[in-house]
Amino acid sequence: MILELDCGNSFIKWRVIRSEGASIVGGGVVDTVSALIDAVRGLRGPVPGRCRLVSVRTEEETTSLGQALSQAFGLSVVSARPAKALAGVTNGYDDYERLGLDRWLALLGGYHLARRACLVIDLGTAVTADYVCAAGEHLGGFICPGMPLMRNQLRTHTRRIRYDDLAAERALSSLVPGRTTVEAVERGCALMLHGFVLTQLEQAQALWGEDFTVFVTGGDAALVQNVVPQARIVPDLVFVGLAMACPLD
Ligand SMILES: Nc1ncnc2c1ncn2[C@@H]1O[C@H](COP(=O)(O)OP(=O)(O)OP(=O)(O)O)[C@@H](O)[C@H]1O
Ligand SMILES: CC(C)(CO)[C@@H](O)C(=O)NCCC(=O)O
Ligand SMILES: [K+]
Repeated sequence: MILELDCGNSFIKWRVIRSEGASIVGGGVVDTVSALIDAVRGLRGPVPGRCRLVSVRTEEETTSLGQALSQAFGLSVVSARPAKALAGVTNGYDDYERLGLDRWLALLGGYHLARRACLVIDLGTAVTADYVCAAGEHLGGFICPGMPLMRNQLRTHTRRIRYDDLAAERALSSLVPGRTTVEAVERGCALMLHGFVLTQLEQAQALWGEDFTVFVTGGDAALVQNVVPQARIVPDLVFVGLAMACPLD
């Protein structure tokens, strides 16, 4: 059994796969390491013997997370590392080590699945878009605030924007002009993301015509699904790249 982790800024996405055949035994989203340990303990079957992870957290946080896991389960932990090139893809950053590893793995995964030019959009705490041409060259990308950051900035920096998560979820059932604060904010931020995604599509079309694949991943992928009906929604795209960057044989 292999424990796989995608440690984002807000959440840890985890899953356990079988070493043989890579079928998925269990998985989920947690917000703390102790919740992760409980969740993995709660699985039936043998405890995973190995762990591979990608983290965009600090070196210290990532090390301490790895230590907590090896203590809890006695497993060995490998972390994805920055690379200038891997699996036919070259990192497009001036300083390749600065490219977020979640972005790197998602674009490795996307290029591996598409085998042609791709636009990879990840909607999490931050929203990112990355471009890989047909020859596997990463052309760079864009970073902007995701839905959680946009709404929290408004809540934090205004006095009269206050609402709870349930109201927020309900407000997104439609995108017509809001008649309450929660509707106005939630729909406004959702439309910001729509605009971002549409602009990325235009750029990709300008570069590659119709010869490219769009991948959408991340916890908020559903928010833009209707804007890019042609997109491949691949929730585990980072894990596809993780298996490529950290093969465990
Ligand atoms: N089961 C879930 N648990 C937590 N968040 C979820 C879940 N499903 C969807 N989301 C949404 O996903 C978003 C978080 O995205 P995601 O989990 O991809 O990344 P993250 O860990 O917050 O950040 P990063 O972009 O650094 O990976 C939140 O806006 C949240 O509303
Ligand atoms: C942009 C995020 C936060 C997205 O998770 C992550 O990829 C990151 O911290 N990247 C480092 C900065 C960069 O990619 O240029
Ligand atoms: K992410």
